[in-house]
Amino acid sequence: MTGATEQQSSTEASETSPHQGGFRADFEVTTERGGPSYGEMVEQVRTFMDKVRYASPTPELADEVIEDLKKLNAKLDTTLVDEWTSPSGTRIDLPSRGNITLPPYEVRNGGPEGVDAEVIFRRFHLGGNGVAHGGHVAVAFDDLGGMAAALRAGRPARTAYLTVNYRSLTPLETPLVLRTWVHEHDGRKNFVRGTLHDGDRLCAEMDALFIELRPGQA
Ligand SMILES: CCCCCCCCCCCCCC(=O)SCCNC(=O)CCNC(=O)[C@H](O)C(C)(C)COP(=O)(O)OP(=O)(O)OC[C@H]1O[C@@H](n2cnc3c(N)ncnc32)[C@H](O)[C@@H]1OP(=O)(O)O
Repeated sequence: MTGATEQQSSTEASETSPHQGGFRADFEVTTERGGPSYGEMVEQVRTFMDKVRYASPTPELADEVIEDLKKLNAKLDTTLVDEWTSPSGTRIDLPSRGNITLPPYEVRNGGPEGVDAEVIFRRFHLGGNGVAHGGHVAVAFDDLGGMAAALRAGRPARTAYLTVNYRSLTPLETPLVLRTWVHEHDGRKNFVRGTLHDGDRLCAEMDALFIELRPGQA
């Protein structure tokens, strides 16, 4: 817990942070924050999480890995910034904009008509019996549904509700097609639908409401 508290206190927004309310006022897209190796760093962490999910280390190896991780965490402690200036979530040249908490996806097409992305659920997204955890499927829909709403509205939107219907099993380590689009909008309300396919097979569907934020809205 000590580590978590220290980390929070060193990532508070600075007075000059360029944001209003709950989201960035103007969504900042970058390709340079974090440098040319940032994507590979995130990818190596994902690979590590894949291995942690399936590893059964000896006590000695677990202790060794803990010591290595403490050293890595100490290295990153020297570089922590607030959420508005972190590369994570802004790097449009990287899968999921460099956001390690999202299932990695690549947008093939995105605009006011909707978003078409390829997503891969990794080994660490395992729910059970070799397939993806439903919560991770919902996370992918949330981010790409929010993107469809934002691209249509031209400003950020926040999820008011999100329903996922799980139609068939969602495989791991398989390129899947996730599509989202605003099928209806009314004032600040964007009713967004989405589908997730493995080839021709429908894995899941989404029905969600994203509300455009007013300037300065928390
Ligand atoms: C290339 C780069 C592009 C960049 C893309 C970036 C992508 C990033 C994507 C990231 C995505 C990640 C996204 C995330 O994960 S966002 C995180 C998860 N969501 C939240 O935490 C939201 C918490 N809730 C709120 O903040 C407020 O309640 C919101 C903002 C949603 C609405 O509070 P607000 O005060 O603003 O609005 P209002 O209450 O006057 O309501 C307005 C209208 O809406 C209707 N209503 C409200 N709620 C519901 C409901 N549940 N069902 C049905 N209807 C509902 C309401 O009746 C009214 O209708 P009407 O009377 O006008 O007809």
